[in-house]
Amino acid sequence: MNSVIQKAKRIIIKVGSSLVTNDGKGLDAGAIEKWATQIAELRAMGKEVVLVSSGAVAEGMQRLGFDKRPTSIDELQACAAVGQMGLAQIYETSFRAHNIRTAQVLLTHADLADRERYLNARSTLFTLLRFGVVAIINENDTVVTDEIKFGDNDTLGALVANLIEGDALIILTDQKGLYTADPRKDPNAEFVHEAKAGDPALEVMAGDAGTSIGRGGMITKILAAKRAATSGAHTVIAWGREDAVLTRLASGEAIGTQLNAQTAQLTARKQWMADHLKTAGKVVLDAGAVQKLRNEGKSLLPIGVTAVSGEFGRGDVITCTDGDGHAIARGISNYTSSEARRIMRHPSAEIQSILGFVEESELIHRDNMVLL
Ligand SMILES: Nc1ncnc2c1ncn2[C@@H]1O[C@H](COP(=O)(O)OP(=O)(O)O)[C@@H](O)[C@H]1O
Ligand SMILES: N[C@@H](CCC(=O)OP(=O)(O)O)C(=O)O
Repeated sequence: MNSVIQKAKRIIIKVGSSLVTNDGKGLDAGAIEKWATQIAELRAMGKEVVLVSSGAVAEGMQRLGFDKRPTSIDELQACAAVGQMGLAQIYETSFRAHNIRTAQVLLTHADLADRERYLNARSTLFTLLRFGVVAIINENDTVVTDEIKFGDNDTLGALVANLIEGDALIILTDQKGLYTADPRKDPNAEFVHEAKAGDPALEVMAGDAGTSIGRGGMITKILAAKRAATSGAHTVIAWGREDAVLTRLASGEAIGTQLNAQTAQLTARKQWMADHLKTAGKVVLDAGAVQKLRNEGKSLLPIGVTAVSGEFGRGDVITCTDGDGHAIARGISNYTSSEARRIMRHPSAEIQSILGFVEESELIHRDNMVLL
């Protein structure tokens, strides 16, 4: 097997907290310099690179003298604010040695959920690539609360891969890749060299973070690969301290776990809808409507809706679930939540008499919907 990284032109590289901060002991300048040197080589090979780096909280904890992760949000946010300075500084210095400029890009979930801000982030990242700048991306931890967090940078890495149509996502971590069980807990765990991104069997193997430094663990990496695959990006999970890991991957050597994207690619607008981690509202569908959406390629009509929750406006992205609460689809609503509550369970021909006007006969048109 040749690594997919060999052919990939635009690559998103994600490095985890434990790697970046040497297991919480402080920024690992040596490791960061090595990645910067390798990224410079990748660029000389004609590849474009965007870096998603964790480590702000872990580094801030170190700088402020915390020996265990604070539990209060404001202290965590203060740590992130302090630590992010260290990250920006060390990447700037390490890349400058290779005559490469860096840019700090801090994103929140709200930035990517809003269509205009999403398109702004996208064009800024494209412009940075055009200028030959390596963007160093992290979540803007200082301003986000738990409810609106990406939560972990594996997810953020996948969303960035989708946002800028990356060919591959490389997740560097403290393990050689995915094992059939957490190798910290199960000595018999076997290494997985290659699999299909999105294969549900992988989710069973992957556990949470083995340390208190990392956030997501392996499960968020597996789900990130599934998410990145929707825009056609392949994922490689590899050990960040493996000698010349990035350049060897780029030369085609198979290192780590390769998760191949095989799902059909979504269009750009559908990609944006699919990448909403949270939505303002939700509608519950009856079995007939689930069937129409899933198997018949139909739009969602008000008659198939049995409940509406949350507050949303016309044009907002909402989630459609089945009666058991499983998400089926996401799409742009033609009606507000209060209008939807009034027209649900009714045939579209009655919308005029109920509301006094008709926007559309569908609650969500098929063209504005993505199945999950
Ligand atoms: N099936 C698995 N294979 C490999 N590692 C696993 C698995 N399940 C859980 N893990 C744990 O996930 C950890 C990596 O996740 P995390 O600590 O969040 O890293 P990072 O900071 O790089 O994001 C590993 O150290 C390991 O203990
Ligand atoms: N934005 C956080 C990232 C937290 C996170 O996802 O960590 P990790 O699981 O190590 O990638 C920080 O910089 O500390």
